[in-house]
Amino acid sequence: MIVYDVENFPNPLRVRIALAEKNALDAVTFQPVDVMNGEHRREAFLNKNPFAGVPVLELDDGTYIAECTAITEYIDHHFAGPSLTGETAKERAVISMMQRRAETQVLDAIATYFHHATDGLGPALETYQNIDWGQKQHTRALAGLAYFDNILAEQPYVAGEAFTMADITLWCGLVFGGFCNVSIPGDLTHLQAWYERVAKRPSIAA
Ligand SMILES: N[C@@H](CCC(=O)N[C@@H](CS)C(=O)NCC(=O)O)C(=O)O
Repeated sequence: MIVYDVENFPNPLRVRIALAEKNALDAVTFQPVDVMNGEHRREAFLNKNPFAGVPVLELDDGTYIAECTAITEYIDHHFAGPSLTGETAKERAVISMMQRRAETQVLDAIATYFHHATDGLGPALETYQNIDWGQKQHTRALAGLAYFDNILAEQPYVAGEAFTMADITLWCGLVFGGFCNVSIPGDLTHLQAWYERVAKRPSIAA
């Protein structure tokens, strides 16, 4: 299996943490993509993912899987270890719901802020920017953080009692936020405590 990605970019980080949680980092080959020089927008990469985003997983039979949630589903079912996506019908539904909320309300909101209201990836790649839209997403991200602070006041992890894909998405959103000055507001103590606890997981600390 090959993972095409950029180390330390927020979406690729989601897949790397999922692999680490399954103790499967050594089971894949990482193939760097030169995103900063636009490699992901050229034909060879677009044949793997027409939507020009990393990461992409290539299976041994040549199938390409893009989108972190889909890649994480594959990893979770392919490798042994504690489930990241749930086992019962209820677990799967709750994890999927909370993952999507972490994605839309935090990670994607911060990404849109980054691409539209900051220099983003630089002028060669940021060919369209809308600062107002970016600032709106900054506001949305802060509301998302407040939402998750409330959730984490009641339960140890984003989707309940266990660490899951939803925690990975929220974590990577906060890492992205740290990179572009969207930090956890001081009054969101439950979110901060969760962040510090999750930071100690071997899959993340490494
Ligand atoms: N929804 C996609 C998002 C992928 C994505 O946006 N990846 C970023 C890196 S974190 C990227 O490739 N950006 C390239 C660009 O903005 O041109 C997923 O879940 O994988």
